[in-house]
Amino acid sequence: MKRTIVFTGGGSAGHVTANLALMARLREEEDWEIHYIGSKRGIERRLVDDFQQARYHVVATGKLRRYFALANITDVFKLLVGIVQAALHIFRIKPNVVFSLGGFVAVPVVIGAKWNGVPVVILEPDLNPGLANRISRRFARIMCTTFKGTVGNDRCADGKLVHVGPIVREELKYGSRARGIYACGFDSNKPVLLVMGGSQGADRINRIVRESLPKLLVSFQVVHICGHGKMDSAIRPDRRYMQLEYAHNELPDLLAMADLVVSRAGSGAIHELLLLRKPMLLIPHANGGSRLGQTANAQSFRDAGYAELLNEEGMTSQAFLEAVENAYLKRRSFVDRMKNTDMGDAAGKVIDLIRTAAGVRKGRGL
Ligand SMILES: CC(=O)N[C@H]1[C@@H](OP(=O)(O)OP(=O)(O)OC[C@H]2O[C@@H](n3ccc(=O)[nH]c3=O)[C@H](O)[C@@H]2O)O[C@H](CO)[C@@H](O)[C@@H]1O
Repeated sequence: MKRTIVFTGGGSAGHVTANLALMARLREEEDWEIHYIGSKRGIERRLVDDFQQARYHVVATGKLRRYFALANITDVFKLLVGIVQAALHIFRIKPNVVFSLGGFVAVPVVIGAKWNGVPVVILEPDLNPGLANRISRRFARIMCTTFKGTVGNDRCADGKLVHVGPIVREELKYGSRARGIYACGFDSNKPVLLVMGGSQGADRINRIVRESLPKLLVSFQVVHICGHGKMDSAIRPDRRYMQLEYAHNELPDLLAMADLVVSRAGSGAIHELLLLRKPMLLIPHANGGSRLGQTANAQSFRDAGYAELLNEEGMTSQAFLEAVENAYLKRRSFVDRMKNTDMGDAAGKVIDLIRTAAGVRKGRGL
């Protein structure tokens, strides 16, 4: 019998990409009807539409802030509308299970599932859970964690907290250094630095990288993923520097050719870099709120010996250049530490938990 699942999660790519990996696996292994509930214009819509594996349904979303803003008033209203819309979608779809990867768009869907009596499984990507998942876990049957040490595990509704590890997209493993070098027009004998400011780009990192370019380009060739609308057309074309807004199918090749990666410390990105054994310089998001989660992620990677950590607050181009140099000097020890890490099969474990929550026994009824 065909089973039905609703995925949700969005607001930034980090709350979508693991869903794409799970959807691909469910499609490949079993006969599931797959739906996705997300916002009208969020990045989740673009990524899920490109993926062409799920029917997409829209709900209104209100951003969850922990500071005063006038938009909070309209956003509470949007959140309530979103809950009703999500409940109606779920009532019509009648899924066996709902899976949430967090982000503020997921909250109405999780509550809508609860109203319909549909079991919810959530995955927390960060070491310190974000606000959306701290709300969602009260309605969830199972909360999966990416990090072993994820805190606040006492408040998942049914008390079920399972460490599964990171879910990483399979296709990232098949990049080619030669293809990346060719596509960028780089010299294969000179080291490559890849800069990824998170899925939305990072203004401060962009500025510091651009200020540092004259010195950086003495030792490195640089691929700079800047974020949508954040390219700088004033930079003169240079065979050692390439900027792009967002990497889609080319990402595996860019990662394969990188000798060092400067990155935000979003859970998705850093676990991908860990899987690919890429030495990292991590610059976590400095702002407060849920993004403090990035600092905890980055500290855990530094403590594990995988990465150099640079704080964004007060960062100068001098400090940035020194951190790049330090990380590059330590790159072999980072790679050695990463080689000793077993990433496991998190997607497989999550799919087992999804089956359990949906009341499906492995190998039966599908
Ligand atoms: C500012 C913010 O809210 N950040 C959060 C967000 O980060 P963000 O959305 O940046 O998340 P992640 O680093 O987790 O994931 C980014 C994903 O986008 C992909 N990618 C990125 C750039 C690109 O050009 N192409 C591409 O495909 C990466 O390969 C990765 O799979 O979600 C993460 C997961 O909950 C959190 O840890 C971060 O704190």
